[in-house]
Amino acid sequence: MLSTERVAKVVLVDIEGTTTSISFVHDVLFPYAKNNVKKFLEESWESSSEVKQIVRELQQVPQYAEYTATLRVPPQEVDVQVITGFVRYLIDKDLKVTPLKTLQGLIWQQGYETGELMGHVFNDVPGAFEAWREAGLRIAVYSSGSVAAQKLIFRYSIVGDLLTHLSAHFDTHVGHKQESQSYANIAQSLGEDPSHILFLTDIPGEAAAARSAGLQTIILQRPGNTPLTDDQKYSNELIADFSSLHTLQLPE
Ligand SMILES: CSCCC(=O)C(=O)COP(=O)(O)O
Ligand SMILES: [Mg+2]
Repeated sequence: MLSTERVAKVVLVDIEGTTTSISFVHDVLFPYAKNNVKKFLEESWESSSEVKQIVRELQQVPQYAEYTATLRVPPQEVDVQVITGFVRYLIDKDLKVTPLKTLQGLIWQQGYETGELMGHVFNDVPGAFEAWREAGLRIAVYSSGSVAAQKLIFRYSIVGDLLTHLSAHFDTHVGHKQESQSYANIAQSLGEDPSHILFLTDIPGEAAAARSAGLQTIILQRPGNTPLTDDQKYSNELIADFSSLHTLQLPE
């Protein structure tokens, strides 16, 4: 099927490598979280029950024992220094761990609200969002970044507030992105037949998981994305940006 003939009711977009450059996430957002995590924890550690819960969940992450074993002096008790080090360790490994993602969202909030951060989106994103909404489609987001972090990146984007275009958000609370069940959960939550959802991502493993749940998928080849193997190119529909999808229509 040519992409100009494609029909869908929902466009489900990934963020990193799809709407937004990988470089923005890795060279701006992650360093911001690493640089500010200690101060954030010092300020909120005692007073915020949400932060206390995140810390408890971080200690349950399997890599926590691995991390503390690498410390010269194993910690007697959990303190800001240990959790700060562990958060930086997880970020360096780019582990998509749910409590880490929740914490990052809280740290980035301060950066967006002070104007230190503005969410990167590729040039073609606002026009595509407008076209899809005008055609009556819903736009939803599925990212490993927390729902709060997703809302921030679009609300404070470099081209203004794009959050108004988005009608649903999903993060790893719905399941991991390379597991088929996550996409079945999303379809159920949206109340849509999976075949009426078009998932746009940069990661072949995510596309494969979504396809096995019955979603339509297309892989983005944005500047800076990881190059695909020949096999991945043959087994996926590929696009460089959203411009060929402006003509998406609702099914008759
Ligand atoms: C929500 S913006 C931050 C993105 C992020 O933390 C991340 O891990 C990106 O993962 P994605 O699933 O959007 O590729
Ligand atoms: Mg991605």
